[in-house]
Amino acid sequence: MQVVNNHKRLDSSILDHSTSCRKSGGQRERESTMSSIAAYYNGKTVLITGATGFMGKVLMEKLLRASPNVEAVYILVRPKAGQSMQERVANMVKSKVFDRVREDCPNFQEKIKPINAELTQPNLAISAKDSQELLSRVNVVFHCAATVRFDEPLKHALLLNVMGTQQLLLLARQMQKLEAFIHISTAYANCNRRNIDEVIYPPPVETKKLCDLVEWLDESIIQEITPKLIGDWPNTYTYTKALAEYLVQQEKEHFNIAIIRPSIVGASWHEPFPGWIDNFNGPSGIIIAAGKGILQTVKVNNDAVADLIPVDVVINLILAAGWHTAVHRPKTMMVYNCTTGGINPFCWGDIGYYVISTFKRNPLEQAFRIPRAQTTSNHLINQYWIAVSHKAPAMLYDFYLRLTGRKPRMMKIFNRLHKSMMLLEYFTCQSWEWSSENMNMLMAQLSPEDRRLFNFDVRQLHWSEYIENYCIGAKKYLLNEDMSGIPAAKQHLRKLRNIQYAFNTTLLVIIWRIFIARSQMARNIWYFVVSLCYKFLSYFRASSTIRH
Ligand SMILES: CCCCCCCC/C=C\CCCCCCCC(=O)SCCNC(=O)CCNC(=O)[C@H](O)C(C)(C)COP(=O)(O)OP(=O)(O)OC[C@H]1O[C@@H](n2cnc3c(N)ncnc32)[C@H](O)[C@@H]1OP(=O)(O)O
Ligand SMILES: NC(=O)C1=CN([C@@H]2O[C@H](COP(=O)(O)OP(=O)(O)OC[C@H]3O[C@@H](n4cnc5c(N)ncnc54)[C@H](OP(=O)(O)O)[C@@H]3O)[C@@H](O)[C@H]2O)C=CC1
Repeated sequence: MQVVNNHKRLDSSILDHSTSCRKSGGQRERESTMSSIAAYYNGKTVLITGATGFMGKVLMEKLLRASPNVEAVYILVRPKAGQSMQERVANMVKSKVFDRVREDCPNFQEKIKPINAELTQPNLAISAKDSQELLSRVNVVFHCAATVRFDEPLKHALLLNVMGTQQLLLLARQMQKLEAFIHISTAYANCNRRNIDEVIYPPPVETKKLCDLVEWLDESIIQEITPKLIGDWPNTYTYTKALAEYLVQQEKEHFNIAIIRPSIVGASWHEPFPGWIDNFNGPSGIIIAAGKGILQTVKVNNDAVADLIPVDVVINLILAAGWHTAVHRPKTMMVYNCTTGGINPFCWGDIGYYVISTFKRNPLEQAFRIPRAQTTSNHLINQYWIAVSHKAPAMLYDFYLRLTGRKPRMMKIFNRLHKSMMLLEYFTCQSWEWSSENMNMLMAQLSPEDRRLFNFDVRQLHWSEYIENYCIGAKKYLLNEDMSGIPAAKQHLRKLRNIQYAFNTTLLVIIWRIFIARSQMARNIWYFVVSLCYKFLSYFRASSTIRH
């Protein structure tokens, strides 16, 4: 991987690159000249935070594929899990998500300039030299980095989502060639309201005061007062994203800003591959747990809108908004609610149905039970099903593991699953209404070619097809299962079905035997049924003897 400061190599890599893209010459040139958005990014220097994350990778891939002559893509990366920044980026560019751009432009990675950074540190822990380079070159900033965990301690969520954003804004203020700053927020930043417009709402507290407070307060005290502080926000994630939006807005006089608010970002619709996904966040972990037959009941309001949005739709809107902000310089700061519910609604109950039907046709390998999902918003009914179809089988299976000398693990998996489901149910048991005028307005301003290359028109989305690709994508890209293993997986499901029939029959017989032993009424019913059967048999035997 190239190092950031190597200007000479950077310049020569641009030259090499433009001649090395395969979808080369004619076709790509034509596409980028006809597309104003693609043409805009050619020759620009872009900075992306959170580029190693789910959305960051898709953003980087699309940018490098649509605008192969982009001058450079700086990415802020921290060392992690024993890997240096360089090692992480080298591994990342080899991953499947970059297959298409790799095919089109084999040297695409030369455009990527990683910068060592830690967003929770003063000045983002960027060296003076790197900082200077960014200040003098960057034209567009895409700020994706955040902690998206719902159980993040408030102090850390504030440090990263709020103070990290503040530090980045400070840096952006000094960028000499900055044309647009695009901040990625979430549609749920204001989930304490039912109707959410494309405006910034006043923050619940003065951000600076809160940050000062948590700086000196003891961690355990912060933990204790967190529910009081976050008030009617469901978690520290949405709360800190709301605070960050307000901070970003404060900078609107200094440079051109837009805020994108995606709802629940799911697998891709088309790009880079239908169904591409690389993490267990949002519905993905739940969908896999259902496919594996682990999750059999889930608390959702069947009729509530499931505001899922494919990741490539979000990325196309982000790139279009970057272009629009830089070129058209709207007078007011634009906020784009990037949602589907108001345009092409789809409900949680339908998702459950399509997920199960897809996994019955394309089963996951080594399922625990046959995929089935009981969806209810009733707490008691859900608790009943949790006891019957989660905890009881888990205990039985753990007992079987113990008997065969293995370590029990099923109950542990279920406890984790229940914890996740509890944190997610706030979002699956209610509906919100987001206005999406700005998204529609932006779409109307695009040329036909831009609308095709950077499609974010969710009216064209067929949910059943999308959910099917999502499930298959989760199987292929998340679990690395081969489609050729489907016949064996189906065979496994048949085996599970037979085990289940045998188990249910045995259970019924045992329960009935206990009943007969203990209740006179059960005995009477049993004798009545047996004598009725005997009479029927005798009658049929007699009538068949007469006929012959
Ligand atoms: C029939 C089906 C019907 C469908 C029903 C659908 C249900 C709907 C579900 C959801 C919708 C609502 C969503 C609203 C979203 C709002 C929008 C946004 O703006 S935010 C962005 C979203 N952010 C999150 O989604 C963070 C949520 N996640 C968390 O906060 C944490 O993950 C949490 C607290 C839920 C669990 O934390 P832990 O500590 O127990 O587990 P951990 O750290 O996540 O995972 C540990 C390891 O296990 C893997 N893992 C997780 N789930 C797995 C699974 N199912 N199978 C295999 N591995 C899994 C992970 O990849 C991780 O691996 P490694 O350490 O990174 O190597
Ligand atoms: N996914 C979703 O459903 C939705 C996401 N969003 C928003 O989109 C954005 C991207 O989300 P998504 O891609 O899903 O999130 P991911 O968790 O996949 O990625 C987060 C990124 O932020 C980086 N990051 C985290 N902490 C730091 C740090 N201290 N210093 C530097 N970088 C850091 C991560 O780097 P590293 O690899 O080193 O951890 C990673 O690249 C976020 O702002 C999120 O709020 C909004 C709505 C829905």
